[in-house]
Amino acid sequence: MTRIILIGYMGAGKTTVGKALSQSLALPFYDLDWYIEERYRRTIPQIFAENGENGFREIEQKILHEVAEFENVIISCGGGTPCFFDNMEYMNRQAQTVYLKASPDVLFQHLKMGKVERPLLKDKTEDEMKQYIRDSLAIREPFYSRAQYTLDVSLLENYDKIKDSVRLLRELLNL
Ligand SMILES: Nc1ncnc2c1ncn2[C@@H]1O[C@H](COP(=O)(O)OP(=O)(O)OP(=O)(O)O)[C@@H](O)[C@H]1O
Ligand SMILES: O=C(O)C1=C[C@@H](O)[C@@H](O)[C@H](O)C1
Ligand SMILES: [Mg+2]
Repeated sequence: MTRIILIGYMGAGKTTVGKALSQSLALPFYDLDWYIEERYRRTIPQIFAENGENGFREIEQKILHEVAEFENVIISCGGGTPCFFDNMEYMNRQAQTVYLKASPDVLFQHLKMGKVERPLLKDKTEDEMKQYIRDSLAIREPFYSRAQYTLDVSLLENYDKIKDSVRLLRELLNL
C-alpha cells in the first residue's frame, strides 16, 4: 500500500511536485487545501477571514484525518499542517512522510507571485515577506524535520526542476 504525504513550507512545491509524482505513479492525488476548498465551498482566504486561523486549523485537522485514511494515494498538505495539534505524529503513523525542503531565498522566489491566495502573506511587502519567511521557517523547521524523509529542492536548477524532484522522490522512496 502506498500512502505518501508531502510536507514543507508554503511554496516548497508540495502541490506542484505532489501532482507530478501522482501522475508519474498513476496514483490519485489529494491536496489538503484543494480538498478543504471543495468540501467547504470557500477559498482558503475566505475561511481564514470568516473562521480565523484557529478555525482553519480545526478544519484542516479534520480533513487530514479523512484524507490520510485513503489508500494508494499521494497527499500534499498545507504549509502549516505539521505544526498544529499532533498532526505530525499522526502523519508519521499513517504514511510515509517527506519534507520538501527549500531555502528562504528559493521559497521567496516561488511565493512572490502567489501572495494573494496565501492569507499569511497577502498584506506583506516583498521585504516583509522575506523576513516573515525566515522567521516562521525557523519556528516550523523542528516540525518539518520530523518527517521520515527529506528532499532538499534548493539546489535543483530551475530548468526541469519539477521533473527532477519527481525522479529524486522516486529514488528516495524506492518507487
Ligand atoms: N520544484 C519546483 N520547481 C519549479 N517550480 C516550483 C517548484 N516548487 C514550487 N514551484 C513553483 O512555486 C509555486 C508554489 O508552489 P506550490 O503551490 O506547489 O507550493 P506548496 O508547497 O504547495 O505551497 P502551499 O503550502 O502554500 O500550498 C508554484 O507556482 C510552482 O510553480
Ligand atoms: O503555511 C501555512 O500556514 C499555510 C499554507 C497553505 O498551504 C494554506 O494551508 C494556508 O494558506 C496556510
Ligand atoms: Mg499547496
